[in-house]
Amino acid sequence: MILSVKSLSFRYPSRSVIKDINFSISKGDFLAVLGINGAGKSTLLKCLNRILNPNAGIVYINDDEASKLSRRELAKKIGYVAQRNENIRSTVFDAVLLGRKPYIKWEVSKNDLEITQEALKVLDLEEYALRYLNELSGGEQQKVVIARALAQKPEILLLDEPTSSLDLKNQLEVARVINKVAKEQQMAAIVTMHDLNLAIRFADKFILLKNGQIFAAGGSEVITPENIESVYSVPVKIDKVGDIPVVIPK
Ligand SMILES: Nc1ncnc2c1ncn2[C@@H]1O[C@H](COP(=O)(O)OP(=O)(O)OP(=O)(O)O)[C@@H](O)[C@H]1O
Repeated sequence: MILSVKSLSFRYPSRSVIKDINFSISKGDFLAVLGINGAGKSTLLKCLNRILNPNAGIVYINDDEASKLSRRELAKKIGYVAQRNENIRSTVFDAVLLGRKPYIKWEVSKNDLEITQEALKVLDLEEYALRYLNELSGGEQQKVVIARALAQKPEILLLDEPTSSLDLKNQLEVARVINKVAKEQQMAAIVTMHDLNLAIRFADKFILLKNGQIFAAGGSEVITPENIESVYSVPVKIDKVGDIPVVIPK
């Protein structure tokens, strides 16, 4: 197991948001975290990455307690893309190169430049390399921050709604890229998503979060009409189009 979460809880001063969460994932897994607005998905990711300090519980990365790693060590292990990202004044290339920061001691190495180039290629951003971030569309910027997280070469990739501002083609492309890098680079991806159909098509593990607790977790067997209705309060039917499962609200 690359990541294990034991009895994790978190509360904001006014309310308890994450309640006794337990799960583990392995290298190569693409875990989709699903649930309604406010279920606690973003808060969970932030607790894994220590942006927020859990009130209880332990996050293990391999056999190390995440809370005991230095920020730099943690950044080599976990890449994180927030739901909303600040827009820095830099070129796309420099923004992606920033992902190498935990590794750079004195100066940028040839390896750092090659990894940056490779991350741009994976997200089909090569022709954008010298453009300024603030001159890109929201969706293009979203791909840049994902490329930056890939350049970080983490063992675990946390993505908070990475497809939410993307058009149909880019949603598919990004979901496919996450699936591909998880498998090829043996990275574990934990991704919050609202699009159930995209999730069931590309993810292989699922957590259904309800009121900050795990309602169901596992492989595609947990994506049932009963579970979806319990979590989203919407009756659905699950059909197949060719080999592809599709969730259809009734
Ligand atoms: N800084 C904060 N202080 C107090 N409460 C907060 C804070 N941030 C989030 N919350 C509350 O915690 C709960 C969980 O929020 P979170 O952002 O984790 O949900 P989410 O499942 O990611 O939602 P969405 O799908 O809308 O992004 C919500 O009720 C939210 O109002």
